[in-house]
Amino acid sequence: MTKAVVLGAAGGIGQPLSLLLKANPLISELALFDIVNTPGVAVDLSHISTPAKVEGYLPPNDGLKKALTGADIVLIPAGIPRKPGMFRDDLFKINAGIVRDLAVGIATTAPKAFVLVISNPVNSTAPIVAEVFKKHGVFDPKRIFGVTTLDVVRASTFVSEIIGDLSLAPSIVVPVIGGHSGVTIIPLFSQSSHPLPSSLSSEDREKLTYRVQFGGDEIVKAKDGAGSATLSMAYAGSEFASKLLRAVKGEKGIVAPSYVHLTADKEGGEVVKKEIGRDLEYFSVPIELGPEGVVKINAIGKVTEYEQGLIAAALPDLATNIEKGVTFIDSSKL
Ligand SMILES: NC(=O)c1ccc[n+]([C@@H]2O[C@H](COP(=O)([O-])OP(=O)(O)OC[C@H]3O[C@@H](n4cnc5c(N)ncnc54)[C@H](O)[C@@H]3O)[C@@H](O)[C@H]2O)c1
Ligand SMILES: O=C(O)C[C@H](O)C(=O)O
Repeated sequence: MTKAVVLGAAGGIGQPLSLLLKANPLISELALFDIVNTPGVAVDLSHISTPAKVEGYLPPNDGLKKALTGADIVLIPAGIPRKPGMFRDDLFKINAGIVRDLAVGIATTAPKAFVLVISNPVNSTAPIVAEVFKKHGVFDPKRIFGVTTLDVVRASTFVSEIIGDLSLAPSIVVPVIGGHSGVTIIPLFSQSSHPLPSSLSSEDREKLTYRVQFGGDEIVKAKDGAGSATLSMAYAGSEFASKLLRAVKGEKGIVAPSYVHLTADKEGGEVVKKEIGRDLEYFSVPIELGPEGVVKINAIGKVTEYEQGLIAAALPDLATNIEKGVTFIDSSKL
């Protein structure tokens, strides 16, 4: 029996993500929470002939608590998306408080649940969840994940587009490390499972790197004020949740990048800190998943001089973003 909960379930990501989770045979119960529209979304999904029982909740009558009771995995896509001209950090003002309040609900009702943080800016919102959990004495770094899977999905897709064969996209693995915004997104094309990136000119490799780092902007621009990635994010969120649930069920060797607290695997985390040359608390790295969440943080390994430069360029922003999330909770009355 596995209960999944989506917080922000009526939104642009929330709805298709809930659809994909409803289609996941590993999920037996699906609770949808939002400040609007969840009763309708839940009834709609409940007609789909898959095992998960679906319920929708709104804030009145302890809706958040009811949604979270018995949760095994909680996905958070609640909060506002970007409009053209905005940076993800511009969302902090509104989304930090939303994520904090939802995290309090999880910490008090389902402290053992795996938490997948999608709301931006992820570089700060994942630390916000962790700090709330620390304040409630229930912090387990193995169970809190900033979702960076969309960057990984983009890297595979864009390589397959250059090859000219989209059917290869699902099997192309490119580790993407760092964080989830602009220059903090670091695709390691030198470690691509497909040799194409290594045969590119340095100019073309830089273009490809830039496209992954700023892929979110392509969608924000194309949607022209109507939001940011929703459908591709729902796919990415569902992919990561599915990997985690398979690992929880005992499947071995499942590895995926995610933005985690580096004490989730102390030894592995120390190796990563040495590799990046800075004592950051959070970093996205390929992690091995298991029944308790993070089993192992993998080393970054060999990178090119260009990629080493990308890592160096990401560190100041990442440090600032992490500090901003931590300070926000330090100064919040909880
Ligand atoms: N991690 C990633 O890769 C990634 C990718 C795409 C988008 N995002 C982020 O995900 C977030 C959601 O994007 P979207 O396009 O779905 O936005 P959206 O506006 O379409 O949906 C957000 C939903 O959150 C709900 N909400 C607001 N406050 C809430 C609260 N206190 N409790 C519960 N629900 C609440 C809203 O009612 C709405 O239904 C944004 O912050 C966006 O930047 C992250
Ligand atoms: O770009 C955004 O604001 C949404 C998301 O983080 C993305 O990478 O598409």
